[in-house]
Amino acid sequence: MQAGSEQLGSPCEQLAPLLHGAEAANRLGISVAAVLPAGGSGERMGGGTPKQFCNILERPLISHTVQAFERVTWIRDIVVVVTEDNLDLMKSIIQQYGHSRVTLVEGGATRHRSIFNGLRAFAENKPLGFQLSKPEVVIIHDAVRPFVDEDILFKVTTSAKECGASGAIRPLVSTVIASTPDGCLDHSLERARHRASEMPQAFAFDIIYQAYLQCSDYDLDYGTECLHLAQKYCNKKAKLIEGSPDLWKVTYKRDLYATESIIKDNLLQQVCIITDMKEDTVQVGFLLHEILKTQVKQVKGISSSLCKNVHHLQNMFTEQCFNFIGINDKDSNFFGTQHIVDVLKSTSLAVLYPVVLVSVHLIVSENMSYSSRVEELSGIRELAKEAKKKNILVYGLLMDYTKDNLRLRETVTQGTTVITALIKDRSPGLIGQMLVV
Ligand SMILES: Nc1ccn([C@@H]2O[C@H](COP(=O)(O)OP(=O)(O)OP(=O)(O)O)[C@@H](O)[C@H]2O)c(=O)n1
Ligand SMILES: O=P(O)(O)OC[C@@H](O)[C@@H](O)[C@@H](O)CO
Repeated sequence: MQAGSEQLGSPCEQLAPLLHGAEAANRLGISVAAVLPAGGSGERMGGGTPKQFCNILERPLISHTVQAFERVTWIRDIVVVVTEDNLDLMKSIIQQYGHSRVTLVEGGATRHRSIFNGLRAFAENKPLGFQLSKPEVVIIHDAVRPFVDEDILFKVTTSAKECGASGAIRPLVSTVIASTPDGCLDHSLERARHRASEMPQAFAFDIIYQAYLQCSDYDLDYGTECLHLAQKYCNKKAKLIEGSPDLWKVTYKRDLYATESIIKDNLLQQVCIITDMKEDTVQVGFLLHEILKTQVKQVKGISSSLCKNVHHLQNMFTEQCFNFIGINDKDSNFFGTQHIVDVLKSTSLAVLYPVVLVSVHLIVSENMSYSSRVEELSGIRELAKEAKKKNILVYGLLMDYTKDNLRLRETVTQGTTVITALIKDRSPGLIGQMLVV
């Protein structure tokens, strides 16, 4: 069933060096599609919501996985397999987060049956009433494995093109043992000789589709390994490719917390400092840049006069930046911060991840009390409340400015600690607060 009116949105060791986008597509020279089984109920996770629809940074887990596949331009179609009662939910997720190249298919009672339904979307006899054009290679990837990059997708795809089947593996952490019917140790497997089978996996489409067509009901209902089906029914021994530690599957509640923590760490990697050209703000900006660089991979600075649109901001980064620090002088009000928020609102930047803006305001505490300056800047609460509606998190930070370089460095160091914590945590609970260092 295709939801909605149209289709929403070698020897493998000598693999080609990592290629991206169009270059990879040309190098591959084949059509590639993906099937993401997402029709499970997440019993081991517990709770009422199936884990693929649990939020990570206020966005469903499945949207993070779909996004990972959308970044890969040479994957033409993404078939997402969900239960009938989650079709509307999935359509709304696709709509809200602007996912493209996605076709929805109804799931089955087991993972294998869901994957089989996903593959049927490409079958020439149109068993689902419609047909996407058949790919030469199809990638199968659990929708609850959000950390999948182009490198591993390219490797399993090129291997499947050459060998017919391929899958990601990881070293075992625990030793595998077999038990006797009365619950005692029967034997253990030599851990060094065994691996954990992960995802993504990739197959020549005709091989895996034929395997599913021949599959016994027992295998469809109790099997857990697509590579096994290719071997058992099509005599294809899959090529195994060591993947990164991030290929794990979200299964238990703890996995959701780990996923959110990893994504927050990844978002921390780029920060943009925006200052006007006044002496005090430029001085604080340089100090902040110097100190922040010890904790963040990429720190760039831009003059607020150049901050006419986010393209000026984003042009400095190879990837998108989701963290901004506006430095405002000792006489500032909120116009500068409001302007940055307006620029950020004018883009789709905050659709996928919360964007953080720390609004730093200088104070000369010899001349003015903190309480008066906080009172002066009380407008941050309303500004932050409005910005939150667009997934922009605005925090205030009052920083004591002094001509004494040593004292100023100490203050900016403390301020950097607060700013890093705010960016890393992205807590909606602190928006609109004026913190003080
Ligand atoms: N009938 C099913 C069962 C599972 N899956 C999908 O297969 C992937 C891996 O399965 P698993 O981690 O076992 O998910 P659940 O079956 O939901 O988890 P549980 O076994 O804890 O219920 C998940 O993306 C899940 O949604 C599916 O598409 N159809
Ligand atoms: O059994 P589950 O549905 O939890 O996991 C399904 C697959 O992810 C799992 O079997 C991997 O080892 C890859 O085949």
